[in-house]
Amino acid sequence: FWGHGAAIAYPGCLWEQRQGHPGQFASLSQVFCFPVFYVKRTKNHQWRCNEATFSCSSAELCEQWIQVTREQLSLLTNRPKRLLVYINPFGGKRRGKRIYEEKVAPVFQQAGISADVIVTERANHARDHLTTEANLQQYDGVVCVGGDGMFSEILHGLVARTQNDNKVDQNRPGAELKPCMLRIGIIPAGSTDCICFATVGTNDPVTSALHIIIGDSQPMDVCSVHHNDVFLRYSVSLLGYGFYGDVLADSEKKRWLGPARYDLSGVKAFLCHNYYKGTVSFLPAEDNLGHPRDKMQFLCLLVSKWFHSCVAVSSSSWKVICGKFIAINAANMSCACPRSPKGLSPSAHLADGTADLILVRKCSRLDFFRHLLRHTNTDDQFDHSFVEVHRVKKFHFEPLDPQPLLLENQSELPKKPGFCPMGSAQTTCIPSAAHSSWNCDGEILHHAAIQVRLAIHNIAETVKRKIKLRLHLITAKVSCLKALGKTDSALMTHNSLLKC
Ligand SMILES: Nc1ncnc2c1ncn2[C@@H]1O[C@H](COP(=O)(O)OP(=O)(O)OP(=O)(O)O)[C@@H](O)[C@H]1O
Ligand SMILES: CCCCCCCCCCCCC/C=C/[C@@H](O)[C@H](CO)NC(C)=O
Ligand SMILES: [Ca+2]
Repeated sequence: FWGHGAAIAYPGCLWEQRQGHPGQFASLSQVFCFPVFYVKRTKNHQWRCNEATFSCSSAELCEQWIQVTREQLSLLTNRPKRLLVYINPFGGKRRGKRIYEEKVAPVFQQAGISADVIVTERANHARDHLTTEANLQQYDGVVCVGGDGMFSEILHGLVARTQNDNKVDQNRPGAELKPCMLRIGIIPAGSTDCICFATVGTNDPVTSALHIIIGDSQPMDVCSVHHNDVFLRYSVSLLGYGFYGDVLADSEKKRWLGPARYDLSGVKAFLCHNYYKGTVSFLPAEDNLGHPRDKMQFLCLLVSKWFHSCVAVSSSSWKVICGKFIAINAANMSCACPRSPKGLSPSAHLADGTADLILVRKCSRLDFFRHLLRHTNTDDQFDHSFVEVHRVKKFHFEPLDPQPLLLENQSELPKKPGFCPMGSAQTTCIPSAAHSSWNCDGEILHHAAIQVRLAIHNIAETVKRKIKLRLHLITAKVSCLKALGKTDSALMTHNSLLKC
């Protein structure tokens, strides 16, 4: 089915016999019909499943069409058949299980996808299961029902498993990590759901389920975070020190409040107005990889980056900036979310091997408020004298004063009564001491001194996938036009597109 107008050309993306009709088709007063389910784009990047009924003049013709449609669908090998689903029942508003059962499972079933479901019983259950136990050979993908923290768990499980299977030591700072072969689908059921929003364009469980069903995919960069030579975590969205670190650290104590905890802790961190002294050093990305303030089209930039990454030799050198910072944010993707629809760095790309490093220096409360406010509207949040932004491949942060030794288990932090915050409102503040902590995709890192590098990235893969998807669609169109006996200009156009 080739859609027109609002309906889009995802051919027969969901195909099933009409329920209640055991035969191949239904007969409606001499007309033979069969339904095709397809994805329809609606407003705000949301997708819905629609049904089109096709009628034929004879049973044989109907049968032929069903056969052709099935054949075409079987050619789409990127569509998953078997999935491993992890549900965090405590993420966001604790609706993960219900969201999956009511909105996602029926659509998977309709599309003929079978799913093994695990409802997690503790934090890191999904990570541990993926790292050591799960028989991944039998699945075409993993589905995460939860928020950014849950996604991070699954990412850590899959990355660790991939490195273990390939005998790569992920703790070695320069290790060349192997990309994961299994895709992770995200059904948003958390508090921020920034990774879902920034990749899909909306936080809507049905839209996510449909993206999974049609086999959509989007490679993304993974940063590795080390403290000296010790591996701490991976990050795919935000690494934030200062403001976002303080917001997260405070909000963890208010988990019972659900998503509202971030608003409360956000206001608190804003009122505290803490700043932190330290040195940021970074390796800038080459000029041809674009700048965070560019307005260039993503695909053009991507192809140019890919081309240059094949022929160019890196000529950048490390830059060092010392100062007092209210926030240091590394955005590996736009970090868009409902609170900030264009995100912390609107033109940060998903799989370009770079992150956007945003440095917000000490400024007045009013100026910081203006900067924050611009995350919610169309004004440029980087257009302030106290904000600078760099596209980087690696960066290090070193706090000015050395941090007291941390215990092995980061949650057992030593109390720091001797330190006092540098901010102005000291008595009621989130205690910042001389150091903040890092917000790593919504998980706290207590080490202030970190070294970050883009560890898994694949620009070529992104370009290849986009071209492959186009080819699939054109090939399917040509087959259908041929099946219809068309030899007109439409077929010629598509044939020449294919040759091209
Ligand atoms: N069964 C469980 N019990 C307790 N914690 C769990 C369980 N399963 C997963 N977790 C942990 O819950 C944490 C938060 O989960 P999640 O990210 O789904 O929700 P959130 O924090 O509300 O959303 P967001 O990260 O989008 O702000 C994760 O770090 C995850 O490790
Ligand atoms: C005065 C108006 C203030 C509005 C401030 C809007 C800025 C919001 C920007 C939010 C960016 C969130 C980036 C995502 C971080 C996630 O990794 C994490 C875990 O889900 N969430 C948070 C809130 O730290
Ligand atoms: Ca990136």
